[in-house]
Amino acid sequence: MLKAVASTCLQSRFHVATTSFNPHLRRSTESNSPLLRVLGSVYRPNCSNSRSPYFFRRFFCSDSSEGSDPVAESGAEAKRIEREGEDADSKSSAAIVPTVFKPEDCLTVLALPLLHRPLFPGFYMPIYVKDPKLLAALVESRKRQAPFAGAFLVKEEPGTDSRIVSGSDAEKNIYELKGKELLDRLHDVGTLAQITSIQGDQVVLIGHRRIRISELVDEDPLTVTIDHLKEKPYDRDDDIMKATSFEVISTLKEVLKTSSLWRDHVQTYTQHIGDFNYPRLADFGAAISGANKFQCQEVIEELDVYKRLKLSLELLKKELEISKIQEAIAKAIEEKISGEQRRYLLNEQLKAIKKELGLETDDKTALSAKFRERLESKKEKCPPHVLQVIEEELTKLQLLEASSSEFNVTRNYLDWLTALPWGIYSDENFDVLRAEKILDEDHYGLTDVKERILEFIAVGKLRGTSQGKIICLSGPPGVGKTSIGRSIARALSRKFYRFSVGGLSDVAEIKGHRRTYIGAMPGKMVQCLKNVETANPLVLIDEIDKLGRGHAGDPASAMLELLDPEQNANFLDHYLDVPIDLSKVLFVCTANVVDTIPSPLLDRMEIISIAGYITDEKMHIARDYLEKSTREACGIKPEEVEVTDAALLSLIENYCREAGVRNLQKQIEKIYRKIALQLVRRRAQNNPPVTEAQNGEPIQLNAESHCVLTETSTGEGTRDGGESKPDEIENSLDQATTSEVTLESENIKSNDIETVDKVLVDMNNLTDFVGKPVFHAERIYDQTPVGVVMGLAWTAMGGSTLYIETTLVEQAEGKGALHVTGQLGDVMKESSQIAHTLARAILLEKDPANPFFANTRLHLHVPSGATPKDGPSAGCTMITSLLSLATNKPVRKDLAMTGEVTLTGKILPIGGVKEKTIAARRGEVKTIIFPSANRRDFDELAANVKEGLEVHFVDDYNQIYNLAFSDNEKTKE
Ligand SMILES: Nc1ncnc2c1ncn2[C@@H]1O[C@H](COP(=O)(O)OP(=O)(O)OP(=O)(O)O)[C@@H](O)[C@H]1O
Repeated sequence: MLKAVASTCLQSRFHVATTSFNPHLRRSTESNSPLLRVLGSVYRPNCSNSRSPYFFRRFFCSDSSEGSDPVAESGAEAKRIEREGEDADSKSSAAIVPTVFKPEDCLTVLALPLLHRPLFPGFYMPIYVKDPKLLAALVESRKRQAPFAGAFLVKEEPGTDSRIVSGSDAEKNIYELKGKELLDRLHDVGTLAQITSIQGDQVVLIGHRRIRISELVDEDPLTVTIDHLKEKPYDRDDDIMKATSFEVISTLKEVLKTSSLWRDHVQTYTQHIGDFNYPRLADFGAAISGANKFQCQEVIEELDVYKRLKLSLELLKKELEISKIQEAIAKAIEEKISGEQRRYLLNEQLKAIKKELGLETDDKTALSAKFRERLESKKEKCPPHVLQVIEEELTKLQLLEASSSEFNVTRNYLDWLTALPWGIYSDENFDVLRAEKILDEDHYGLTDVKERILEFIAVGKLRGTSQGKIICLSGPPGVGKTSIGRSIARALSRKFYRFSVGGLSDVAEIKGHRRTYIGAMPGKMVQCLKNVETANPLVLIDEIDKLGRGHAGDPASAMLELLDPEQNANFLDHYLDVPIDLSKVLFVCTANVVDTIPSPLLDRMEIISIAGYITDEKMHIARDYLEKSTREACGIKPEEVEVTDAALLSLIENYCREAGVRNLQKQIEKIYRKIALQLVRRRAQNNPPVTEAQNGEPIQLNAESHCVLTETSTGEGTRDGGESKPDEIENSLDQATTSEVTLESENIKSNDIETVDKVLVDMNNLTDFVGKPVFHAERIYDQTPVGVVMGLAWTAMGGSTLYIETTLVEQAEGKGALHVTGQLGDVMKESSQIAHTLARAILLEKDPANPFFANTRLHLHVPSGATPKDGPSAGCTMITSLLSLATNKPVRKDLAMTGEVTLTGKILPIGGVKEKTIAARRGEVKTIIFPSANRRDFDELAANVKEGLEVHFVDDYNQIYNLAFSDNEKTKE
């Protein structure tokens, strides 16, 4: 395994080694690593073509007969090797005249100890000669034109294991040995090596033929006589030999396949596959294998060619295994590296994308480019003063340090500045008919509101442009103020943006913070423009009546600057610090009461009040709008449900009596949710075990179910399995309260039946869906008793009826007084005082002998004591109540009144005529008394609101007195 890893490492460095000679690599060529050893063998110092196939040609192309010596066969080539070596070191050493040399003449040679590996014939090997004497002798022998030496592998030091690399100084030790001692440490069989070059202590050898030491000649340097060895004779056509050699070749190929290092060489080899000789093939195989030095020595010593081939094959097979492991290791490492590389690449891409998007905080150029690009489309329409600011800020951005806080401030500022829709307007649609259609589509009734919107559109059409206006929709909750705002935007094809200012007390919310603050933001209006991307949206400002008092500045004044058409053409947001033109924005405000809207604001608004809906209107809204939208939201089909008129009416009158329809919407949603559950349950129960009907009798379910199962299929045959029983079906429809299921055809197959479940909501089961009606104390008395009169009040929630009750506490001679309760406000308390005084005066006038008020202590109470009440409009009701008690006459049945009264008995106008009228209708009042000044308000009411009401308009209290008590001859006993 260690070998495989080392091999992988070296292979990856191969290209470096072959293109430029690396001194470190040179040093390590005698290492134990096989590839390096082989590398060493092909290395030719100072020769640019170090990977020349020359060596292989010599090796495999020889046509020499068995046992022939490649050097002897090719003396010319040997000369060339020598010449190349000489050329190489000609600069450093004296030129050597090449001569033809016969190795067989070489019988006495210097013995070179090889520490790491034997030298194979035909292979190069650089070695380092540390013994100066030996080196000098080698140089000398070259000069004597006998550049040969014997290369012998050093034997293992006794008691050591060559496989363990311990960093021992074996090399040093071997050069310390001399003569016989050294000879004993050398293997007998070695290689006749030609010295091709000597550079310093580096000697490059090329192996020629096998030799054996016969005698010691000289001790220092070690010189020996040698015998030239020849391979044993072999049969070149022997099948076994052939087969073995082919196996060596194919193994070699396999090994080389996995090793790119040797791929070129194997090509050279295969080109000459027919010309090899067996001994050389065996040597080649062993030489390139990763075998250790002793295994290699075994191959060197083997003179039987077949045995040598077998040995070589063994070593190659081992090498193949190592190659496979090497490949696996390489692959694993490659995968790891490629994974890391992938991550690196992705990171780089991410950086590039961030840069492109300008998200890279430190990339100023990208940021500037982003801002400029954003501005490009708006440049022509953008006001020059804004362009100038943007340019200045862009220049500033370039100068700032990316990590500084000011850089971030500038960047955010530019982000806002460039994101606003400078001069971009959506095309307005002034088509009145289309607008009318849209308004009608979305809302029932609200005729005056719609009319006003259409007027606005018409003016816009004639002028060609619509001036920014402030419309204020006021009315109780749930009357559709917000939703009509949305419809107006749709009708005008303007973008819609809504924000609520209820409870808003910080001016910065409207006008933005100064840029210098940390986390500074522009105001709501700038946020709106960025959001809608047009400069003429419809902005709905909700709950303007609930604008906060303000702890930092006055929000009302800020709103004024925002809304006032005179000022908002140059609205200045603190954050943006450049004037914005808001004159094209259409502002629609909503409020529950107009009284609390700051008067400068109110003054600039066009108030459109939505009073609330009467039962009839609610019926329409519920049927045509709320039911429809809720049904769709619940995924229920129209044919699956039926809510009867009576049920709807009951829902409106007994559950949702308030002015708006939000509660009605909630109740309808509640009903539909329950219906959805019933339908789903029923399907789940009906579907798998289908109720059987085999006997052909019509099944009548008259239990509590409200479900109507309608046959829509007339399949034939009988239902599978079992007989139908009416009570079984009843059980399956346990949620229902009445039902009728009629299976008309005999023998109906269950699979062919498609039943449509229909849930019926009527008066009988309404409580199952919405519970018991909420108790409403609106009509406490059927016939009002003496001292009790019904008044009409107006609240933010709409109009309502209220009773004024007066009772006698005690008779106290000359100590007539009035005590009031019912959480009355100051105005109402004063009203009661006025009423007491005036009632006394009227009684005195009508019945001078009656000292009732002078001698009686009275208590006046307004029920719903928990609800605070105020306002002057109950004045006339209070007088009537007091006079009723004083005269002991109940007022006329089904009468309600409202009106402020002065001390002289004059009746002053009141507000909320529509709301009060609607409330009176809800309270089943037949006769209403209003101040004369309110006649116009009443006349303007829709016919359906006024329908069936007897209304009297009065200027003076006497008129009320006559109306209230005229019909009642009957006095209380
Ligand atoms: N005339 C109408 N026709 C159809 N739907 C209506 C009508 N009036 C109100 N609605 C519906 O009643 C619901 C409540 O309306 P919306 O939220 O607009 O009330 P609001 O007046 O803005 O209430 P608040 O003052 O509480 O904000 C909406 O779903 C709206 O569509």
